[in-house]
Amino acid sequence: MTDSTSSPRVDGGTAPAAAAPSGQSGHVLRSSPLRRLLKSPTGLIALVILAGVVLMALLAPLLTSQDPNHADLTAVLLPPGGDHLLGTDSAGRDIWARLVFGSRLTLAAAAVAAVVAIAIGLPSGLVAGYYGGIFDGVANWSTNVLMSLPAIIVLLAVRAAVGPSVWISMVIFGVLLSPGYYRLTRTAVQSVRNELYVDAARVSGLSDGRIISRHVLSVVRAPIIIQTAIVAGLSITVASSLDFLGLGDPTVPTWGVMVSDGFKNIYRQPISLLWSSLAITLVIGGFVLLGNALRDSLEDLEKTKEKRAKPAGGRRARPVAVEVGTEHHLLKVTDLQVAYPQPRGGRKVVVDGVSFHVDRDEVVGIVGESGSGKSQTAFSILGLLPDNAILTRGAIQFDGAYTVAPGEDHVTQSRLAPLRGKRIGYIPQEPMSNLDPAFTIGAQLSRPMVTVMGLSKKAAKQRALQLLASVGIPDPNRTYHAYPHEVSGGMAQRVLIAGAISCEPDLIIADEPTTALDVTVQAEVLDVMRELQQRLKIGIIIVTHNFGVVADMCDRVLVMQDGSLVETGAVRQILHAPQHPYTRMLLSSMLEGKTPMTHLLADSTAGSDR
Ligand SMILES: Nc1ncnc2c1ncn2[C@@H]1O[C@H](COP(=O)(O)OP(=O)(O)OP(=O)(O)O)[C@@H](O)[C@H]1O
Repeated sequence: MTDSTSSPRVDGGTAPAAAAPSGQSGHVLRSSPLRRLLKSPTGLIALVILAGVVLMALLAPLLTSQDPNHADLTAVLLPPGGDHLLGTDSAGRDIWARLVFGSRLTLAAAAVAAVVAIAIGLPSGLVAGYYGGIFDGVANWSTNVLMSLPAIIVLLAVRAAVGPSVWISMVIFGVLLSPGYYRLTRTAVQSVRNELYVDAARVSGLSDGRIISRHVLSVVRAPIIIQTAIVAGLSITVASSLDFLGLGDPTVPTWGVMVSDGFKNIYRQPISLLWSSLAITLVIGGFVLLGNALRDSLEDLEKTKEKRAKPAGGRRARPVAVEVGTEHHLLKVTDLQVAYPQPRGGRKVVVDGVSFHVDRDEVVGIVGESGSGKSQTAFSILGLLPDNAILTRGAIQFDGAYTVAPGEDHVTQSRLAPLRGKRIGYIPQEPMSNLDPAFTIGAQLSRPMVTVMGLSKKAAKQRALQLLASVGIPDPNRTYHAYPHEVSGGMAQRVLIAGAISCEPDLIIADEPTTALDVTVQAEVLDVMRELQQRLKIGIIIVTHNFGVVADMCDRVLVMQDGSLVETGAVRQILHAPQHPYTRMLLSSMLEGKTPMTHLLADSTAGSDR
């Protein structure tokens, strides 16, 4: 693929041996986030502060026998001591009782603002970032409007309109804070939306909802937590500020009202200002520290909760009848044309009039130079073209039903979704970029089997271990528990081959499956693919620029140049007697200055007996 930016890890030549030492670290104990949090000094301090305040709020009636609203004008502004642990305020009310009961309202106000902001900002950011389109445009416009409103003026206006209700103020404040969550989420989602491992998850049959909750949400989790800590602190500041300005509900004991009262009497009884100010400072500091410590502890966290889900893909689209007499082909691409709109108008055609078919138990190679349209053809079949791609002509049918019917200008995802992962597997070019670094290989292998095949977690694990063994991984158990960075490039590619066959597909599309690998490992991976193909009798499309791979693996070959097919035929025929000058040029450039022509032809001759 032309747009790959990652740098895959390359084996040192002996994949199993190279992977063995690193694989051992797959058993390193991964501590829970709470344990990590407790180990970090800031996390511990934050937890102690916030747990103390939460306990104070919960146990308020047990911590004081005084009524926080009971005024005693004979005992105003008393210093700490006697019946009043922290003294009294200007109305003779017990400061300790007001502090304790005030913690309830203060925490609840922060929670309301944060929940409202998250409830609006997170889902809208996810949808806008993942799908884009009209929703993205409308949501952007709305957030811009919200962000342009001065929060404090809006809150003052609301207070004037509906009276001194801390709850309404906090709901409105939550709405005003939601653009922060929206933008954060949208940006994070956009950054991963086109990652290869998200494509790979799509290909393995996972629904959009599952991909978002599994792969995308995990990316926004840490920023959301930090943002929530800031929002909670900010909400307490704003709620207290409104109270301090005298705009709060005077009948309700809050820390802001207490600060206001203490401030008015700062010269008569300065210490009465201390307690509520200290409480507000401690809680805001606690939230900020907690956010930072949680972010650190979550960075490496593996999600352990796995839920069984209904089969991916949702509703199947109604099948459209294919041309009579072509139903027997496993895959048939007819006159496919793919184009992209250009910034200055017009369209750039990247695949032009491509027609071919693949039958069961057949390996078809697509060869051509970089940019000749091989990957675009493969992605059209998989339904993974970028949103701006247009199918300007043609049709694609799989097993007797159209995935792209004549006249349609895009892939209907509801037709492809039930096929991907289950009936059409995909082996990508960049093994490392197609594995999500946040999850173990085992989790990534078994999830599609649970989702697509409906296996239990136990059965999926069993099958994943068998599959890992079947693709030549020497210690399946260790690899199952390893993270992608703990295995070599060759091992990762075998893992992806195991993933591609895990749900017993009829067709596998392998996009340059060995390009990122060391030469020795290339041969091993091809051996694995050939053995699997012969055993499972599946159809395979191999996208490659390497005639060696074609000679080694394929029955038929399609040669592409500038988006068009220039020559097709049996491998032996094309290698022995290429007709088109471009094919001859490709063959000779590959063999220039080398002597393996005879090996290649001999191999292809042998291979053609298949
Ligand atoms: N999103 C896109 N927008 C516009 N043009 C694109 C886009 N993606 C690919 N192309 C163009 O389509 C053409 C074919 O690309 P494709 O990736 O299919 O080539 P390829 O033969 O697979 O090459 P490689 O072996 O380098 O991956 C290229 O000219 C490429 O620039």
